[in-house]
Amino acid sequence: MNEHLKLNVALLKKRVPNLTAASKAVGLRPATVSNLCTGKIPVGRAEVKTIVALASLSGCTLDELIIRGSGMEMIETGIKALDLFAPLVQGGNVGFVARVQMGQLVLLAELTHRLKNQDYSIMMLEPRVETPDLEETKKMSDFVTSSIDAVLQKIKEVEIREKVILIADRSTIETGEYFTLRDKIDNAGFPSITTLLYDSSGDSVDEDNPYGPLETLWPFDIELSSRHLYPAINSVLSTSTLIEDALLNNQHMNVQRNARKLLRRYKEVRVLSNSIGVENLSERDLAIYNRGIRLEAFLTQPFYVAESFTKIKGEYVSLDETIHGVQRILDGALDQVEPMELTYIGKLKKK
Ligand SMILES: Nc1ncnc2c1ncn2[C@@H]1O[C@H](COP(=O)(O)OP(=O)(O)OP(=O)(O)O)[C@@H](O)[C@H]1O
Repeated sequence: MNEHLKLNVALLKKRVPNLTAASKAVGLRPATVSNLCTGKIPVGRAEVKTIVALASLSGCTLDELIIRGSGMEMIETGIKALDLFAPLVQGGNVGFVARVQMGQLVLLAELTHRLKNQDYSIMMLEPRVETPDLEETKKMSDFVTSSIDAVLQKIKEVEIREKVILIADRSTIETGEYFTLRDKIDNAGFPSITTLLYDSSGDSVDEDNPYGPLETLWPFDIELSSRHLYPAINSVLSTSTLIEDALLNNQHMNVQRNARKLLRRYKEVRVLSNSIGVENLSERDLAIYNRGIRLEAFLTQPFYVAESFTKIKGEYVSLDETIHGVQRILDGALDQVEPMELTYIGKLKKK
């Protein structure tokens, strides 16, 4: 596991309540201190004298001021495909890349529901364009506004800032409103707010870099949505810095890697089977096809917010249960189970 150095911001803020003024008074640039706190400037790149001055201001040792850790933690959603392939990063930005009708707004509503159950405060920066499918998410949100300053004010009122989720449409990136807000949030010293960026226009699919740097990217898969396999998250293309930087535990890393590899090959074999027929696949390809179709089925999931139209009860699957289930499928333990029996279930039944 990679280890990063970070400032113990909680300690610093506790010991030095008015950090900006105190920094200035000892000759430090407040912007530098703020960027160190938010992680914009990595601790490793700070000047030693800056770190020493901060330690002396807060009356602590360097060992107390600088802490080790990945600096990034995952927010477990209980949604198998997301937690396995592209976890949500606490304090990070996640971008949805989808055309309309692929279920991204259903996923957004589902996440809102799940995160609310984990005591997150949900704030929505409302887009100027009207989005009828956003209604459900809006209703569940704790605060909805189109004013940047109103969001900022509301965030200031929340006791635990780590527990804030901000939802914004990609159009607010294009108008620049989102960046203005993010800058204000960072300058106010709240780096730990997690943002969900969806794209109601569906244009992000055609852009190379639709959101700029993100911690997590969730491209949707038209093949899955057209076959009604939801959430239609592209398991091969979705990414998270937690995965890229190998910041998760070994078992999670191995299982996601092997699952991704199987699904990548399965997608190719599936295309082949569409043209030559499953019965004409080589033995090797058939084995990939059979296991891939089971894994794909297991990664569908009943959503709480979709209960009224699917008539299936929503399911929360813990990360451990997801990893365990996927591992069993990869091991071939479910080769004899019909894919239908694995579709829209929660965790695997114990056997
Ligand atoms: N998790 C899910 N479970 C079951 N059905 C789903 C799920 N997600 C989406 N659907 C189905 O997919 C259809 C498409 O969803 P919808 O039209 O809301 O797409 P969207 O991308 O969420 O929103 P929009 O099209 O406004 O961008 C819905 O009518 C719904 O039937």
